Amino acid sequence: MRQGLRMRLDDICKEYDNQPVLHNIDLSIEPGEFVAIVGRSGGGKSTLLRLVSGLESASSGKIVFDETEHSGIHHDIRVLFQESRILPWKTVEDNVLLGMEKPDRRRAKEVLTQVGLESKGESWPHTLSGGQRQRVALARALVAAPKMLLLDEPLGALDALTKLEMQRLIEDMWKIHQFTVLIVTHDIQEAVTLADRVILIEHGMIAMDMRIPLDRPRVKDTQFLYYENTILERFFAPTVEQHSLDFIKSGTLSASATAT
Ligand SMILES: Nc1ncnc2c1ncn2[C@@H]1O[C@H](COP(=O)(O)OP(=O)(O)OP(=O)(O)O)[C@@H](O)[C@H]1O
Repeated sequence: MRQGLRMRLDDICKEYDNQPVLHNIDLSIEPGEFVAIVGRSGGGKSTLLRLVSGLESASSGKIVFDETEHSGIHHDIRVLFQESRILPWKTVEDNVLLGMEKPDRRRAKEVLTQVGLESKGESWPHTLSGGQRQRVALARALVAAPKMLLLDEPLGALDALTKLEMQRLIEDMWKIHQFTVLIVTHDIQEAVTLADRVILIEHGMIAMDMRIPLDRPRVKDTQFLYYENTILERFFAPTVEQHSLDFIKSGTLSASATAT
């Protein structure tokens, strides 16, 4: 059994056109840990994921995998995006084979079976549902036996039921393959359902790093709600402070504060 990748970010900064987007990020992730990144739109979540994936480079700081500093694409890391990015002119199985350095049809079939698409190998992508296309993308990522999986809002475009099925599948695959997972999601419930640890990114900084020590599979009991609410409270805290400041300054509540 391959072990997940250990990752450390040391003082990572990222700027676009001299505008800082990530500020001095320090983060350590253990092999096989399942970590969710949440936060407001524009906070820098996807940028962080792109830096870890090697698709972009940091302005300064170090990325270390298994004690070795690294830059660029890492061959043990695979990324899944919101859109499946599968090629419409290739069959499902041929799309999966794209994930391998040395094509191995037996292995592709094995992974398609794991994601519940054993009967779809010869199908064309346009005949699949959105959820099935994401399963193909997951199979293409898994076929290379990655040691780390990066997920950027992979379930954001799916309906509620398909989303639950995919969450379960991702959790099952993580249990079987034991890779490290970093998932960006807007959905706090999804983060608490899946992750060992939830990291909140606000204005390019880590505003919260919380462990979720709940048994799996997770059920929405009072403990679950406690973690979900704690994250939500922290999520909205800056807005509340801003409203208080507005109130102190003007003596009246702003329209946005009274609306919430
Ligand atoms: N290639 C780029 N060039 C210039 N600015 C960028 C680029 N990519 C991202 N940004 C800016 O960096 C900031 C963070 O973007 P990022 O996509 O990482 O945020 P996010 O938290 O993932 O947002 P969302 O939840 O909406 O996807 C934003 O202000 C965005 O406009």
